Amino acid sequence: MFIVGQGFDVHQLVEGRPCIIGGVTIPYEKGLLGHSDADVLLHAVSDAILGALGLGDIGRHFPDTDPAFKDADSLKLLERVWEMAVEKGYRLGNLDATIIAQKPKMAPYIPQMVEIIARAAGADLQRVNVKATTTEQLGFTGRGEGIAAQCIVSLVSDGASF
Ligand SMILES: Nc1ccn([C@@H]2O[C@H](COP(=O)(O)O)[C@@H](O)[C@H]2O)c(=O)n1
Ligand SMILES: C[C@@]1(CO)OP(=O)(O)OP(=O)(O)OC[C@H]1O
Repeated sequence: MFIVGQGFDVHQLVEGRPCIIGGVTIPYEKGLLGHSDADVLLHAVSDAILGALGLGDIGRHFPDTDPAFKDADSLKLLERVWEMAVEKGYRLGNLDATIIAQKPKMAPYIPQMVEIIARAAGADLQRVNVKATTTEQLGFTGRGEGIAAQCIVSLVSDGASF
């Protein structure tokens, strides 16, 4: 059987923060603001996996009121989320994510993001797809005020139960 989940996240772009997306630190004049490292892509991926599992979202498991997650490495959070999927007997079917950002240009960093996400999910590279789009200068992403990401995931189990 297989189950699906989707995730969506937004973080504000501000000066004085590193721009970490998909586990890659991208050279840029601004970075993403959050309680954690604000890795908007890994948050959307984590939320998609938790959604498929019926386990809520990352805010429930890693509250932004908990000092333990201050400046947390979102890759570590994704690894913990993936452990939950494995504990329930799931492996990755496939994962497709979109980064919505006017700038910076994501294309040069996407292969590295795919590698990082696939490794965290113990999956072959071809099961993971990451892409990027601008919003043609429209809205908060188009004005460069923030970056959004969304993800859909399928998880496969050889067992019959949810
Ligand atoms: N931050 C971004 C946004 C887009 N790309 C790549 O550019 C292509 C064109 O984007 P459009 O929004 O005009 O469709 C797109 O296919 C992406 O590959 C990017 O690298 N970084
Ligand atoms: C990851 C957490 C926890 O540090 O913090 P943020 O970086 O603020 O991210 P967000 O996407 O708002 O939600 C989840 C939070 O609990």
